[in-house]
Amino acid sequence: MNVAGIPYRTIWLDQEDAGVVKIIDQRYLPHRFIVESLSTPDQMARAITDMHVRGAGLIGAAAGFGMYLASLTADRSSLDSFMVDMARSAEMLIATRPTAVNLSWAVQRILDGISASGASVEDKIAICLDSAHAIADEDADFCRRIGRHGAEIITGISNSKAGATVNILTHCNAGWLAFVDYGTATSPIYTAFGQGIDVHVWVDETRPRNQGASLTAWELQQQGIPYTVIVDNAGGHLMQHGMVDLVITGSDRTTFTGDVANKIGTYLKALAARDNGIPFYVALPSSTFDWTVRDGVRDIPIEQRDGEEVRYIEGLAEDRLTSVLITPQNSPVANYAFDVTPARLVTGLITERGICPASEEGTLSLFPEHRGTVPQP
Ligand SMILES: CSC[C@H]1O[C@H](OP(=O)(O)O)[C@H](O)[C@@H]1O
Repeated sequence: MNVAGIPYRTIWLDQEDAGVVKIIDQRYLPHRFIVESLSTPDQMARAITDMHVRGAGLIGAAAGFGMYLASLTADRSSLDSFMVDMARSAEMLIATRPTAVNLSWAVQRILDGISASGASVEDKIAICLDSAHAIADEDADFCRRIGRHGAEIITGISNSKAGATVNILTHCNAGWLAFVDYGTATSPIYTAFGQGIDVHVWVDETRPRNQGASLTAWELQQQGIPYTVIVDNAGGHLMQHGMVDLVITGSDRTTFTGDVANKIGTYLKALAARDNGIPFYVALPSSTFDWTVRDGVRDIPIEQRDGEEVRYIEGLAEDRLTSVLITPQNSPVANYAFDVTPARLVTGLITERGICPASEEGTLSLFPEHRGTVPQP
């Protein structure tokens, strides 16, 4: 997407130095646009853990490039020692964030690639780089397709309202910053807006890290799309008063039965949407499906993050980035980063192959290659 008229992806290989991966450091947005250079797998792991990069698709792509950086620094004295180092880096990268499945999916894809082929260390390094690029390109392409499919839902609502504004509520940031390009929840909005549909977005601020208020709002502003930031608890009220036509969120892990793990608070929005008869869609690329988990509430691991994210709130004060304590000193806090919305509350899943019901039959009808391998009840 464009930033001040210049096209950017969220992650890319430095054109001058193939040992350097560049990222947009999202900790500083919306106040500063800072590009960070990373040259070791440890730096990439730190960038993922501390959320310089975040969002399911982007941490998958980041893990892919992290594996490439690992290949450059791994022991080259033999193929065996190279693979031992790669396995160690894989473990480190996978441990950075537990809920978004894209991360382990990307690491495993690269490990499988270098296990299956590459006669020399140089060949295996080349496979790592090609795979990292393929993961990133695929993510961008899938998100673009999600936009095309999801825009049909928005167009349908626009038609049913005789062209009046379609009000869409979203939670957290499942925009292009959370992926390599386009995003998932926002991609249909970008497409519909580009087609001339009158849209307006309600942006949940999304405590504790405020990815909605800082990142989604910044993205929409950059693209000139009308939006309003709301506090996390406002959505139900807006829905009761006919001010929300549609909810679209992203997902960090979706079971093949249609349960959706996404940023904490998503479940409450789905409940309010159901109570008010408002469609609740989840947009995700196929890399976000977990084909091994049947019961998301029971079996998806939920990341718990540092309590300081709850105790403090970050922002700009007198042009300086500042962190402010909002609880009593050392207050006990709990910081569950994700929750799971059961499939029964999800109207449909918007994927790169089209839209399907959030159910085992729905996902397997779009992705029939997984029939026969998913766990039985
Ligand atoms: C589905 S990717 C966007 C997604 O990323 C968020 O998590 P985080 O910022 O902690 O990486 C959240 O679940 C968003 O919906």
